[in-house]
Amino acid sequence: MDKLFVALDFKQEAEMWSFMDYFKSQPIAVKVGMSQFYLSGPDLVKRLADDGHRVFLDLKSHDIPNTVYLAMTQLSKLPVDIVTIHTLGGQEMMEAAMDGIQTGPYQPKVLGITQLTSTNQATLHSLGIELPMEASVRSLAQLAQASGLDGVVSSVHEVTDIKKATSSDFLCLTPGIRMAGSQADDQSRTASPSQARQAGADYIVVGRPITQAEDPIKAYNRYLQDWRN
Ligand SMILES: O=C(O)c1cc(=O)[nH]c(=O)n1[C@@H]1O[C@H](COP(=O)(O)O)[C@@H](O)[C@H]1O
Repeated sequence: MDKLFVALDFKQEAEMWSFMDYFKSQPIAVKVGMSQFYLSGPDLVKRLADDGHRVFLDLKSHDIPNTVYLAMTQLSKLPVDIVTIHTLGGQEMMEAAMDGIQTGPYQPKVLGITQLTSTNQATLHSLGIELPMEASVRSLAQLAQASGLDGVVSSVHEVTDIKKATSSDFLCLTPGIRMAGSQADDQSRTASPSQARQAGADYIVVGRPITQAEDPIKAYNRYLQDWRN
């Protein structure tokens, strides 16, 4: 599977397809998030897959166990490789998600969001979480593994610790990826593709540095090259 997912966060569906035109003859791996899915629904996912792209459907489900179970039974009917849920929903919710995803023909990998890459220590404090960031992410990753998930989403900075606390085959997907000198936007815990690779990340997600670039193909190749170095 491709290691770099391009996050398709656009305001309009037409904008997204204009961007995808750059990759017509070169299928890539893309991440469809809430905004795109709420805008265009399952048909968009099917069309991307029909065009040969690998799809990571990032809806970050977080609700009572039964509702998440039912949501996953629907997602398991879509041609996607990865879906996400929030680990903060707890073990029972995560186990329900795993039961639900196994009901359909596709059975994508399920990854748990730990602490978002936009979150910093002050955010945790404001939520009444007094643990250091690394400890909070580590315990959520261990809970995700105990619940049967395939891996977690975290910043690059926690990957080494997660792999040690879980196992080397427990997947780590890392957003918040920026090359040195790029603007961070709303991300707090950023790192470059090569830092992600060195830390042991299995996949990276890159959005605006590629989708908003003047030359998206050049930007995509630059991020991919840095990951491979
Ligand atoms: O689940 C995600 O993909 C995700 C988790 C997280 O902790 N932080 C995070 O930025 N993301 C997603 O990764 C993408 C990052 O986009 P850029 O900041 O534009 O590279 C967005 O689509 C976010 O929704």
